[in-house]
Amino acid sequence: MTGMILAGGRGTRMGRVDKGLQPFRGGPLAAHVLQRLAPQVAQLAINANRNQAAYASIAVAANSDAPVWQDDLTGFEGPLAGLQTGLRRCETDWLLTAPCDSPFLPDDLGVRLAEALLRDDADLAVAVTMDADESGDAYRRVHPVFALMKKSVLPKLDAYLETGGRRMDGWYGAIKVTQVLFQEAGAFRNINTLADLKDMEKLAEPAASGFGRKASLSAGEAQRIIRDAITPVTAVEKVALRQALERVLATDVISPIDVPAHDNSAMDGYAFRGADLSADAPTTLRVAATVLAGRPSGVHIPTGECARIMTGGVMPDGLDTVLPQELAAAITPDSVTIAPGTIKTGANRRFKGEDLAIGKPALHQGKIVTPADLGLLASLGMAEVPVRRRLRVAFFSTGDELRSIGEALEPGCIYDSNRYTLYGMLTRLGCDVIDMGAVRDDRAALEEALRTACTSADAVITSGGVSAGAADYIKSIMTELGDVGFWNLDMRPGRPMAFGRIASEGRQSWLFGLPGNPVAAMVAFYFFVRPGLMKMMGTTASHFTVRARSAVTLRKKPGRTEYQRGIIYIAPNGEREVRITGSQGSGILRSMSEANCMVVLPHEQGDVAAGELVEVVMFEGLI
Ligand SMILES: Nc1nc2c(c(=O)[nH]1)N[C@H]1C(S)=C(S)[C@@H](COP(=O)(O)OP(=O)(O)OC[C@H]3O[C@@H](n4cnc5c(N)ncnc54)[C@H](O)[C@@H]3O)O[C@H]1N2
Ligand code: MOO
Ligand SMILES: [Mg+2]
Repeated sequence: MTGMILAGGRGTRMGRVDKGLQPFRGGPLAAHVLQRLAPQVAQLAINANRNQAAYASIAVAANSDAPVWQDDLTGFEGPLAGLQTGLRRCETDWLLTAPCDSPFLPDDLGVRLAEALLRDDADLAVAVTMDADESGDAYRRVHPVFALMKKSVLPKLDAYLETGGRRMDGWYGAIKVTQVLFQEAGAFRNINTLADLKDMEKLAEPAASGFGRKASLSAGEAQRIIRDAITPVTAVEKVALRQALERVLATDVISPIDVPAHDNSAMDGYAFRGADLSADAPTTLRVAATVLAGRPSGVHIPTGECARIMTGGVMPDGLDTVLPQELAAAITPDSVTIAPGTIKTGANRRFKGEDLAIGKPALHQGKIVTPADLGLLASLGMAEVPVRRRLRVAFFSTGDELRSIGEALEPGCIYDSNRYTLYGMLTRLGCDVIDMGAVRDDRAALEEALRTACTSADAVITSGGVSAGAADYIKSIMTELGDVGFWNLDMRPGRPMAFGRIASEGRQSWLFGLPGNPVAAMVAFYFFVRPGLMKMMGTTASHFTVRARSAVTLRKKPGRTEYQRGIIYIAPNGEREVRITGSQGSGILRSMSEANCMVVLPHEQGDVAAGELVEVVMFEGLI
């Protein structure tokens, strides 16, 4: 069976907060439900209509590949809409549901509902508990959100929804339902108000295991979530050829002509028919004409004769071989003699279309235009090139301690450096940058900055405020503006990070919240933001990676990815070697400036012995 966590509600009774994301005993509520449900089912899914990135990260943090499904019916139509979506998407015959606010759901919910479903040959089995009404009389309380049903009930549910019905048990008349009585009424307690949540915290039941620490993600998982979430911008513009340098090609470029346009000579020398060469004696050919580059030849060379030809000169019809003049045995003003065995038939003849053939793709869309591509496009005679529009990226730093250049550095303050590293990295990536300055640790100022950034840019990058500090308001504001997940990555440096989508005044923007520490911000940019922005630009990120021997022993804990700043060089034995630059503290920007590469030590890796090969990502494309 597939288990589905119903987290698609509006949270009306909780002041519209997203219930499943409310913190409870060290983890979001939905994560507790996920932990309880996961061992009971073959597959898991989460039904959520907002904050999908946050739900996706809950799943990943629990090592689950549960997808997040949004209601097909729009407009928060209630849990039945979630059920419909679940039944449509689930790949198993049975679907088990539980709400996101029931952290104590029974461990045997699935098994017991399944037994009843089979025994009674029912379409749906629903949990009930004995409860007391206001006058103290016992009654069976039905919990329709805790149910197991066959996928085959979908048409009945569709029909009920068609009629406008939205009650969770309103469609039970149309199918065969069986009830399963559970004794543990407390297990079905759900949390409707923030007061309930507080009460529940106090309950004796121990917290579900695994949430003593903040949910964490591996670097690879975070990269995957970003890659899967982002879609490219679609707008295209035509720019003059030179302006296309470093831009992303928006369409395939189909060659309108053959390049070269004619068969031609690769050498200065003599063109002739290979068949005229004698295998065992010198061959002397009369020079019938001279062919210079850039002029149509139009000459006819009779058998047994040749043409004096220059590099790039059009091959006269019928000739197939060119002898470079320096290989001739003898040359007179009107003849050339070729010794036997000097040259093979077909040598030094360049074919029409051998570089680029008419009608064939010369360059593929998504390619970043290089100097070689500019030349190639020029050889096709293209004056204009279709490219994707540039990304607009807004960024600002956060922190009361930050001063901008030109301002006095009061005690306790530092100059803002992240905006400059970000400016540099974004500019190199070809983005239009909007530098919004340093923003104080002040709710209103931060909210204003985020809203402005969101309405003016495709992506917003902030630095600072994503960890646990007292003045780190940025998290709560980001959550208010959209669907943002806060990650504690298994990596170093750059552990805390935020990613998601924010909206203001009908405009949406991707948000990357980088850690404040200057090196952490750069590392997070290179390995998470850059690939995301490149996908948005319509291209794929690649790093120039090489392997090199570590000059020294490197200490490394398994279970996290480490990015160490390094200097790669050629050792006296001719091999590539890498050493680490000084202190690796995440505030030490100097060691980043001295580095020419990053040594990437993967998640599982332990200590590295001197002389062992490590993976190195170059800062520059060419060493
Ligand atoms: N109790 C914990 N404390 C911290 C944790 C943790 O897990 N538990 N994580 C640490 C790590 S790792 C990092 S990285 C930082 C990230 O903190 P924030 O993103 O909240 O950033 P801030 O607190 O605002 O700043 C951290 C640090 O960086 C300096 N900074 C900030 N912005 C700039 C800038 N634009 N230019 C130069 N320097 C900047 C700031 O002054 C702080 O020194 O949290 C750790 N703490
Ligand atoms: O993100 Mo932090 O860099 O690990 O100091
Ligand atoms: Mg902080």
